[in-house]
Amino acid sequence: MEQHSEFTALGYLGIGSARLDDWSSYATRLLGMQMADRGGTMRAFRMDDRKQRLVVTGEASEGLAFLGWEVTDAAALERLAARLDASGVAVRRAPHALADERLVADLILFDDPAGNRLEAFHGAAVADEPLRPGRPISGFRTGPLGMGHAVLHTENTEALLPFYRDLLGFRVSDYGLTPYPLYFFHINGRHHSFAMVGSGRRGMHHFMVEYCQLDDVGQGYDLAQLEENRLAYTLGRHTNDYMTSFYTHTPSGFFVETGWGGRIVDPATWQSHETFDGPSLWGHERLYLEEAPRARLREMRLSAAARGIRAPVVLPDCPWAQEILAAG
Ligand SMILES: Cc1ccc(O)c(O)c1CC[C@@H]1C(=O)CC[C@]2(C)C(=O)CC[C@@H]12
Ligand SMILES: [Fe+2]
Repeated sequence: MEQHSEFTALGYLGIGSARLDDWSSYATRLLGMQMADRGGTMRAFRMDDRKQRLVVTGEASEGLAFLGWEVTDAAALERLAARLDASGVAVRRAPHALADERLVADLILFDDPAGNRLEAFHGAAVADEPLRPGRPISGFRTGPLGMGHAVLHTENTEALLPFYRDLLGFRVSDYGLTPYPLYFFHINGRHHSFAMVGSGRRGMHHFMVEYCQLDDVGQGYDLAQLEENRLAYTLGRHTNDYMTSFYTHTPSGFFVETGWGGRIVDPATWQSHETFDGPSLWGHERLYLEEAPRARLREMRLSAAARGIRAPVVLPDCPWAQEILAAG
């Protein structure tokens, strides 16, 4: 049966944190976002032409506050609300004041079965002023691909699958079992806008933002290493989406992944499948992890290297590369 989805992108993301100054410094000076002027205690950050993409609420409970999923228009929002309602999901219409706070035309509120707060919206407000990044970067790769991806910890990944896949219509890109159950979902050309990691924990594992140039990642990597304990996973490249990235600790305890070069999938023809080659082609070494799981992941990377598992990107002035690769 054809899967049905109203969603077009991950539009925005909200973090509950009272560490506003730490977040401001982290989001601007390391990630390269622009702090937007907002009244009250919350902080909002721009990544592109939109007035806000990342929101830090100022509330004391550290962690994910909400994920903002974008739909095309008011009619799509109505269809989604009706579909959720018919499936017994408690859907609330947001008051006008909340739509104003989110800087969108309209939104609805609901929770996933694990209690993560989801919002669906349309009509994001666009800024009058061009983006002024918090450090010199080429820009974030957003547009139709959305702001990036969000990865949640789950206690029972299988139990959440019917909600995200069958009800919301998120399409499974691939899934793996090493080192935990991992499920990746796409709703546009981005290989995954959402993923679940069956770690037995709850809340946010990381969110990812992607830059337009690799040097933005490399220069961020240098900046991260100037700070004590900022880096969480070393520079590496993921097996499934080919993202070259590293992970840093946020002020709220979860991670942010900053990357470049993620693959684009065609949702019309993509087939879900299991991945057996581990999370990374190379790198992404978890610093300070216990030796046993670290050794297991290292084995998987060395195996990928020995078998020549790689992203199929070859520079155009190396026509002989295909021949060398084909010869094995
Ligand atoms: C496997 C993977 C592919 C693409 C991504 O953007 C991505 O974030 C991941 C997952 C990263 C992954 C994780 O979330 C749980 C802990 C993992 C498995 C590690 O121990 C290394 C990579 C980590
Ligand atoms: Fe990621």
